[in-house]
Amino acid sequence: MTEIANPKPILLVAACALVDADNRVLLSQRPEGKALAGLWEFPGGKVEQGETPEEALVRELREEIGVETKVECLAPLTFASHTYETFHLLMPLFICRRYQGIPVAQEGQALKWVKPLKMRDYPMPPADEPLIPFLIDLL
Ligand SMILES: Nc1nc2c([nH]c(=O)n2[C@@H]2O[C@H](COP(=O)(O)OP(=O)(O)OP(=O)(O)O)[C@@H](O)[C@H]2O)c(=O)[nH]1
Repeated sequence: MTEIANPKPILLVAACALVDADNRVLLSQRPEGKALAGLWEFPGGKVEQGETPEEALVRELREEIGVETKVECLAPLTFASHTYETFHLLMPLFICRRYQGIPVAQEGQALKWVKPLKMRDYPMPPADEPLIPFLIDLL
C-alpha cells in the first residue's frame, strides 16, 4: 500500500486587499484567544461548502467589517500557499476597490488602513509575508 506523504488537509481561505482612495490596504488584527492572535491579516475567511471564494469573501466582508461589495468587484491578485502545523493553507488574495460602507469591526478586532510599503511594520501571519511585494508593485 502506498503511504500518503503529506496527510495535512488543504484549507481554502479567501482573503481581500480592500483598497481605499489613497491606495491604502485594510488590515485586521486577529483577536486574543484565536490562533495567531495579535497578527495583522487581510479580511476574509474559510470558503464554506457550496460557496465560491468570491461569494465567501462577499459574506466575510459583510460579517467582519460591515462592508458591502459584489462578486464582480473582486479581482484575483495572487495567492498564498503555506504549510501550518495542522493544515496547508491555500489562500487566494483578491483586490477590491469598489465597495459600500466604511469598515467597522464587527467582531471587536482592530482595523487599520496601511500603505503597502509600511506593511512590514505590522506583523502578519507567515503565509501573508510573500504577498506584500505584489501589493507594493500594484499600488
Ligand atoms: N482571513 C485571513 N486568514 C488568514 C490570513 N493569513 C493566514 O494565515 N490566515 C489563516 O487562515 C485561516 C482563516 O480562518 P478564519 O479566519 O476563517 O478562521 P479563524 O481562525 O478565525 O477561526 P474560526 O472562524 O473558525 O473561529 C486561519 O487559520 C488564519 O490564521 C489572512 O491574511 N486573512
